[in-house]
Amino acid sequence: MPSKIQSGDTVMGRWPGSTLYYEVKVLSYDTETELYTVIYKDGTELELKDSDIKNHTAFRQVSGRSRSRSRSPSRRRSRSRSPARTSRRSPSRTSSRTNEGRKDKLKEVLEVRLTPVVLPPTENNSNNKHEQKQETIEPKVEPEQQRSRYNLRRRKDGDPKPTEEVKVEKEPTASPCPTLKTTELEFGGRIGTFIMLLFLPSVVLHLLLQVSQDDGSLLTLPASVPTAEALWDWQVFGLVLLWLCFQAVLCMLPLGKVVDGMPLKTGKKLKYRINGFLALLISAVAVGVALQQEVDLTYIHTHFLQFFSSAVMISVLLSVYLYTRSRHLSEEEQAPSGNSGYLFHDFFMGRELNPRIRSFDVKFFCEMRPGLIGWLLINFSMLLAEMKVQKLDSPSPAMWLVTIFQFLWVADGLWHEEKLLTTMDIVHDGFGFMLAFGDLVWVPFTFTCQAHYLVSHPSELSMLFIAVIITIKGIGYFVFRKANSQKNNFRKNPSDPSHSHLKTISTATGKSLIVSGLWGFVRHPNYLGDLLMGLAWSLPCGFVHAAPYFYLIYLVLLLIHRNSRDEHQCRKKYGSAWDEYCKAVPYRFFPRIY
Ligand SMILES: NC(=O)C1=CN([C@@H]2O[C@H](COP(=O)(O)OP(=O)(O)OC[C@H]3O[C@@H](n4cnc5c(N)ncnc54)[C@H](OP(=O)(O)O)[C@@H]3O)[C@@H](O)[C@H]2O)C=CC1
Ligand SMILES: CC(C)=CCC[C@@H](C)[C@H]1CC=C2C3=C(CC[C@@]21C)[C@@]1(C)CC[C@H](O)C(C)(C)[C@@H]1CC3
Repeated sequence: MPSKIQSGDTVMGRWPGSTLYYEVKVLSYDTETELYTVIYKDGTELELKDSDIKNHTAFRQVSGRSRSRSRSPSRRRSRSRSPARTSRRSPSRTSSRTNEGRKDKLKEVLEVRLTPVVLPPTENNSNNKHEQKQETIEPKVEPEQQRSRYNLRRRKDGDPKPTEEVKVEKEPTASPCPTLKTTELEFGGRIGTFIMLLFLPSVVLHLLLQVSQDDGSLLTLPASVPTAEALWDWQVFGLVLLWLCFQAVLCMLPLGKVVDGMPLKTGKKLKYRINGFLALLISAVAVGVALQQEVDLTYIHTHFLQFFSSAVMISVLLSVYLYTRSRHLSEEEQAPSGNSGYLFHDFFMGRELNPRIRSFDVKFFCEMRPGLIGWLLINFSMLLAEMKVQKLDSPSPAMWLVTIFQFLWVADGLWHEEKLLTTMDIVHDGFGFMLAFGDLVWVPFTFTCQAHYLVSHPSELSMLFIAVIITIKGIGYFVFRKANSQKNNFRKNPSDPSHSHLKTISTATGKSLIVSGLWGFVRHPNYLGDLLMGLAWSLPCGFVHAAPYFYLIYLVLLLIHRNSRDEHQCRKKYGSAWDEYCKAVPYRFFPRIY
């Protein structure tokens, strides 16, 4: 153990997401992750960093009343709090939300004052019910050290404001924060990320070479290595840059609403303009105009390898730019996952959480625009190429199914663009090679594998098989959309009457976990829906070649890995409540299988 703290010692441990400290008992210390496993009085076990653990001497006990009077004049305006109402209650309990119950019960959330400069909150600034069940102790803070103050108001169950909404009274100023150190290395650590850096572009190239071969295996090596001319063309490089600029201009149009992102460590929220669907419509009009002008869009298909290498080049240049500009970041600007100090790991994961050029958010732009809309453009080019190569008057039914299904998926994603702001890609992951390459290369060049395949491999489909495929897609879409919308709406407004039938587990952070309906069926119903849709995209290509199933294989691996990362975060956030949820809903994606 780094300090004098020993297993069995009772010390003060910070509750994640707040600056409040509680008495905890140290159970063990992991030298590899440099984390203490501690247990709170209510039985919640969490892993804490050394910096989240303090001796009793650094604290003074405060009662809710004295704190209210002496330090928060604004509280006089807010609804008053009786100390008697600070009931000690278990952080997790299963509850059926009935309308009657909602009227009768007040969910109390205490006012909390956070002082992020002294003790920055690490996860989010959500109301923290943990405060209600243990003695609240505040660190000693000099007045001049307090740069910002948050008011978490007591909330009724019927209060329309979601629990995690935090009012920032004073905008925090940039502070010389200590630099963050990533201790838990993801994606296989230093070796894993290094291998992926080298491996990922080769995997995509291999797929692109195999997809037009007759040999249906993805494991055989291509007959010949492409020449430099087959791989590079400056005109194509210019066209890719033009596409990026066009999408960037659409992204910056002063049209569409501006919304707040999730609170950063300091409580500050970045602003995002939401106009992805509009960008899709304008891009569609631009493609229509190009067709009108007799631009041959099958050029994308015939120069596909050159488009691929241009996109790889741009993603590498972008990653280098992002890495070099992220040398001097404050803690709030750093990504929790990309600051280990290891060059390749951090280059891959991304050191900066939200790289911006003025108000232009590079990560948000790349995630949603050039790759996703580019994917549809490529599919359209493949559709035209299929007609040309196979001398068809209209696209084949298989091509129609693939392109329409994928168009609907992308359009749905852009329609719900705002939801991206709560995903781990935006909240947790830095913007480095993984996402730059993922967004600009992986998405447009591997997600198009089915349409690409159909250009050179006709696929006959019976009416019955078409009906089966459409049914799988329909069920997949229903599960995906319903699960995502239900969770997002519940997070936005947990007390909405449309959720009254849902059973939930309360957690110590003030948020609840849905434990019935789709979220009670499996722990990640949205992933199940996505997988069913992925299957429906591949089936139209038949069963003779593995290339059309590449997306499905990737998705299974990505979602299994993503799920384990997400569950790790949730266990840290919700402690014993998460274990309770896992007991109540034992399967992750598919009942009795996984
Ligand atoms: N096709 C592709 O390449 C990819 C597609 N996707 C899709 O994107 C969508 C979003 O996925 P992703 O961002 O990974 O994660 P999710 O949208 O599934 O979000 C996970 C979060 O949901 C909250 N949560 C988990 N369980 C519950 C519950 N029972 N009740 C309420 N809230 C719960 C937790 O956050 P909290 O409690 O903090 O709110 C958890 O961290 C999915 O549909 C996925 O399939 C994602 C990646 C790649
Ligand atoms: C192997 C490798 C390089 C992996 C990179 C993975 C990325 C391609 C994906 C990780 C999460 C993604 C998401 C979307 C696209 C693919 C990536 C970037 C997404 C933006 C697609 C549209 C959806 O509606 C979405 C917003 C839910 C989704 C979010 C995650």
